[in-house]
Amino acid sequence: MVLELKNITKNFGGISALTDVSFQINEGEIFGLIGPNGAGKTTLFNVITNMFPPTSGEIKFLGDKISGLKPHKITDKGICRTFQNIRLFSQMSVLENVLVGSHCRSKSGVINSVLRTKAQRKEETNSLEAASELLELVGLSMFQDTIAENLAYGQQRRLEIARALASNPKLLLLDEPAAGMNETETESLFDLIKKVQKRGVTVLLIEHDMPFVMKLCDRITVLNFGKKLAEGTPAEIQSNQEVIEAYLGAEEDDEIA
Ligand SMILES: Nc1ncnc2c1ncn2[C@@H]1O[C@H](COP(=O)(O)OP(=O)(O)OP(=O)(O)O)[C@@H](O)[C@H]1O
Repeated sequence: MVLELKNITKNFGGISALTDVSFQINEGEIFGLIGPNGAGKTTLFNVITNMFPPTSGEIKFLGDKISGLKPHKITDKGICRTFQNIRLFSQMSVLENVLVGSHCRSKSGVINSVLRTKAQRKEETNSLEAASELLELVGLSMFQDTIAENLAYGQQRRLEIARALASNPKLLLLDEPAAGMNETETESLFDLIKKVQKRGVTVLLIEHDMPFVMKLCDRITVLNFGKKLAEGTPAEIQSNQEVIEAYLGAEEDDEIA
């Protein structure tokens, strides 16, 4: 098991954003987190990465308790995320953006960097090779010297995934990766996430594009008003009466079937 959430509750003052949420994600799964607006999905990502701590409950990653660790320690352990709104270094090149992502794996310290020791140069070469390989994976090799903000929207989203993968995560959290994408971009994102899974990376994603989620995910958890409403395979979720009812009052985008 890669990730285990036990009875996670998160309150913001009087607002209960998450109440007693538990689920487990197995190695190699693509796991979907869905639910109407305000259901607590992004809060759950923030709690997993400890942007803020849960009010109560426990999170285990690869068997070790991670709740309470600093966010960068959680990245070091092998969890990396993307955000709902694109957060690239817009004035840096595509390649540089990916290299920044690999920085947390860098072992040579300041002294090595200043003296440009052999170990440091070797590490630089390795990072460059890994970054080139990731740009190939996300289909952006030909844009490696392009300034990030000049990429098309769908390409920027793929670059974010490459940057997240540069930290060599075992678990990748994607917050609405298909948001704002056209049909072609969404198809290419689908293929990319499948390729990420084939590399052995477990994926947890929040997404409102229901056909996309249903086709892509192995299992899904549904949140509603901060509580877990259902969990199962896409087919089980689509035929779950409570889930259908929760979505009846939701926006068109969110329709389940
Ligand atoms: N930092 C915060 N301070 C106070 N309340 C917050 C904070 N973050 C989230 N909330 C509240 O927690 C609840 C859950 O919000 P959250 O953003 O996690 O939902 P969501 O399922 O990701 O929604 P969406 O699909 O619209 O992104 C909402 O009522 C929200 O207003």
